[in-house]
Amino acid sequence: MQAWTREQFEQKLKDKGQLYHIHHPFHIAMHQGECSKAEIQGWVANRFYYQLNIPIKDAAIMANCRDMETRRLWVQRILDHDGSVGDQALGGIEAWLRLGEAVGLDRQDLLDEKFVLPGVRFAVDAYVNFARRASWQQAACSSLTEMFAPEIHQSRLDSWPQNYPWIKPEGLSYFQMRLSQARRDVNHGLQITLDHFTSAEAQEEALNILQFKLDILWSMLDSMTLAYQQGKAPYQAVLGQDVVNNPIHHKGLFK
Ligand SMILES: O=C(O)c1cc(C(=O)O)c2c(n1)C(=O)C(=O)c1cc(C(=O)O)[nH]c1-2
Repeated sequence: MQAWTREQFEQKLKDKGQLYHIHHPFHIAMHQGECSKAEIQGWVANRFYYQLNIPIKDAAIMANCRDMETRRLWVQRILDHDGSVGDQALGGIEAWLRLGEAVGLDRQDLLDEKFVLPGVRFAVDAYVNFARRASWQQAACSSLTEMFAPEIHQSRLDSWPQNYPWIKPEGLSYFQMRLSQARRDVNHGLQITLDHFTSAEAQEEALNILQFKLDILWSMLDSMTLAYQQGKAPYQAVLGQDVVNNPIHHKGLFK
C-alpha cells in the first residue's frame, strides 16, 4: 500500500470532522436552544472533568517526550488551562468554573466532581491513560480533534446569548479564549503528526488514534444523553429517586 502525500494525509485527518461531537444530538439540541437548564448544567458539570484532566494529560505527554523543542511549545497548553503565577489572564480551568457559576452551579460541587457520570469519567480517564502509555507523537495526534473545536466554540458564542439569556454572559469567556489557543495547538499537533506518521501503515494508525479520540468525545455525550435527556441516569431504574441531583456513583479512585 502506498502512503498518502502530506496533503492527502492532512485531508484524511480533516475528513474525520464529519464524526466530531458537534454532530452529536445532545450538541445539536444545545445549539438549537432546546436544552433545559438542568441539561446545560449537567453538561457543564461533566465537561469540567475533561477540563480538569487536560493539563494532566499534557503533563503525561511531556513526561514521555525527550524533544526539548516540542516540550517548549507543549508546556503552553498546561499554562493555558492552569493559568500562570502573576498572569492577569484566566486559566481555562478557572474560566470553566466561572462558566459553572454563570449557569447556576456551585463551584465546590464542580471541584468535588459531584455530578461526573461514570461513563464520562471512564471516557476521560481513557484519554489520560492513553497519553501516559503512547509515544508523544501518538498522543499529539490524539489532540487533533481540536482542529474542529474553534467552530463549536464559536457556535456557542453566537447562539447562547439568544437561546439561553439566563446564562450570565461573563461565563462565556472560556469559549472566546479557546478560539486562538486551539488554532495554535492544532498547528503544532498537525506538524508533529504529518512529520511522524509517514508510511501507509502509520497513517492508518494515526486515523485510528483520531477515531479513538472522537469516540471519547461522542461517548461522553452519550452518557449525558441517557442521564439528562432520557431520564436514565445510572441506577435511576433501580433506585427510582433523584439520582441526578443526588448521585450515588463512585467519585473517582485515584486522586
Ligand atoms: O468544547 C469542545 O467541544 C472542546 C473539544 C475539544 C476536543 O476536540 O478535544 C477540546 C476542547 N473543547 C477544549 O476546550 C480544550 O481545551 C481541548 C484540549 C484538547 C486536547 O485534546 O488536548 N481538546 C480540547
